Amino acid sequence: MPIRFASKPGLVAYLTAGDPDLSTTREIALSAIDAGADVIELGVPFSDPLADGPVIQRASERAVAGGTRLVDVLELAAELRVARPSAGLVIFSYYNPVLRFGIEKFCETAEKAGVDGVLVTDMIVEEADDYLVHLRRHHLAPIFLAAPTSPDERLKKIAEVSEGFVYAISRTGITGAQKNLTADAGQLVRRLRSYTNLPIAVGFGVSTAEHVAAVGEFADAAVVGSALVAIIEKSTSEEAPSSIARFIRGLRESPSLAGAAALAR
Ligand SMILES: O=P(O)(O)OC[C@@H](O)[C@@H](O)c1c[nH]c2ccccc12
Repeated sequence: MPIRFASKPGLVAYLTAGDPDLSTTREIALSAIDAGADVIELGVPFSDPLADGPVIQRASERAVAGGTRLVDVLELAAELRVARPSAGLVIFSYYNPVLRFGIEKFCETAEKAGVDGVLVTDMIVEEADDYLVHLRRHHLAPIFLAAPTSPDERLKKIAEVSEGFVYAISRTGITGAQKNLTADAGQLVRRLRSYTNLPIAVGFGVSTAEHVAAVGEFADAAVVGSALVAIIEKSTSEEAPSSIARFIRGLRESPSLAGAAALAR
């Protein structure tokens, strides 16, 4: 099913699957969808998350320690698909767990689960030919990361092979909420627009209603990860789903209201 961003801008919620445990991730994902997340990025925990900042690294450690494996994440995706037929579901992984599982078996299982797309963070488009054959065979949207430092020919290649949406990272470096989004994101999206009509999602550092509104000025969706994972880290399993839902609804408030609400608190 094509990934749709019903809201403007759309919202992509990244969660590390299995943090703190798989059943809590399920409840959090359902709450996030019901609170307005158009797409859930289910992160496959990995022992060496080199592109992640400290918040998501800790989440990966907890999930790996809890025994979460790629097969469990795929089963969780299948459960979410049954529970929310129209939600966007993306498996987000480093290549190593996918390679160990077997790319063909991974794609077959993901398709059966009802996954819409796959984003392998360390899969570079110049080396993706074989990977793309498997994804296409199983109708999985290949999603790639574009960075402000990506040269034009790489943006062009990413645009040619991508489906679903293109993920524009707002800055180079690792994931993690930050105070203000850099102007690089706007410039990168403008460059990408000359190569693709796909929706473009912007991530890295998005953590407030102001950020989401700012991203909405030039991109089609905002990706929020660390800010959500930090809430999960601080919450009990019981309170996490409602805390995440409240935070996501807050991201949708118009910044002036959000500002006023923040002042009123
Ligand atoms: O955490 P942030 O700053 O909100 O950025 C989203 C990011 O976490 C998520 O999309 C992601 C998780 N792991 C990644 C690795 C590379 C790029 C992106 C990611």
